[in-house]
Amino acid sequence: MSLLDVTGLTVVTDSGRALVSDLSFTVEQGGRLGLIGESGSGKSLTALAVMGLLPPGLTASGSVVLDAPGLGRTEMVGAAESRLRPLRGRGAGVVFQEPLTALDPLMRVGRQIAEPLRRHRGLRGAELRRAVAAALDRVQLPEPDRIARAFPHEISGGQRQRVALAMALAAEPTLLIADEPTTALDVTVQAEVLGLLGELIAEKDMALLFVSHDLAVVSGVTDELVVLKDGRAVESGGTADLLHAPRQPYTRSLVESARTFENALERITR
Ligand SMILES: Nc1ncnc2c1ncn2[C@@H]1O[C@H](COP(=O)(O)OP(=O)(O)OP(=O)(O)O)[C@@H](O)[C@H]1O
Repeated sequence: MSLLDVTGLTVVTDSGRALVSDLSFTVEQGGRLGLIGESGSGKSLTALAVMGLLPPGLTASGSVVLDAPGLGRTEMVGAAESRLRPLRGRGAGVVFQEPLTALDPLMRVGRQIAEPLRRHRGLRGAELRRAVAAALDRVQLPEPDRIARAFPHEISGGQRQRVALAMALAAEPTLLIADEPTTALDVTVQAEVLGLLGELIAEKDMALLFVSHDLAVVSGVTDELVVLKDGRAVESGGTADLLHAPRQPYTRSLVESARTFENALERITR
């Protein structure tokens, strides 16, 4: 049984327009899958549907089964909020492109990281304080004491994304869903955060669903890819195979533009 089994996932608007159509994929325990496609192809909606977090006005059908060890097997499509809530964080955690969406602007960073540690791992008092320090340390934040006392606007964008990652990881999710987690960061910081993400995933044997328009980014952290176009999967397979021998013209064009970008980068940095 797979950790995440998505079968025939379809997302439609109230007016009947399909934004994701008949999408199927699986993520195994500890597996790393990339959902790739250009802007508007339905990647974010797929990630939201997997968490049961679609905005009002959109409806999912098909099946999304999350089978997280210790939490039971859950059909996420159509499940009641009360069934989904305990799964969010521990079953599946999310990191979004803009860390400010995950962070409360009025709460110090340390308290925000303490929240999932308290809720999901039942930590209190000195043990909780130590776990907050350890969580900040794990995402390699300098001066963890200062960062813990800071408000989100008092730290840099890269630091905020590390904090958001620390929060998602604090609940020790079986599956981490990362939606363009490094897109808002400059290239060097992007590479650092990606490297860190890869290490932490491997260390905890977490599964990863990585959503991005950027093939160069996704290929470094995933073993398998699903290529989305206009809400449909047009190609899927092993990351290395797809990069070296893309079958569909659309995938070929994504590979081409990733190569052009890499070459341009090389010329700049050489
Ligand atoms: N709440 C909504 N109501 C109606 N249409 C929506 C809604 N949210 C998204 N869409 C549309 O659904 C399509 C897929 O959106 P989605 O955000 O999943 O794309 P994406 O591949 O993640 O793109 P990006 O990389 O730009 O975030 C887009 O055409 C978008 O305009």
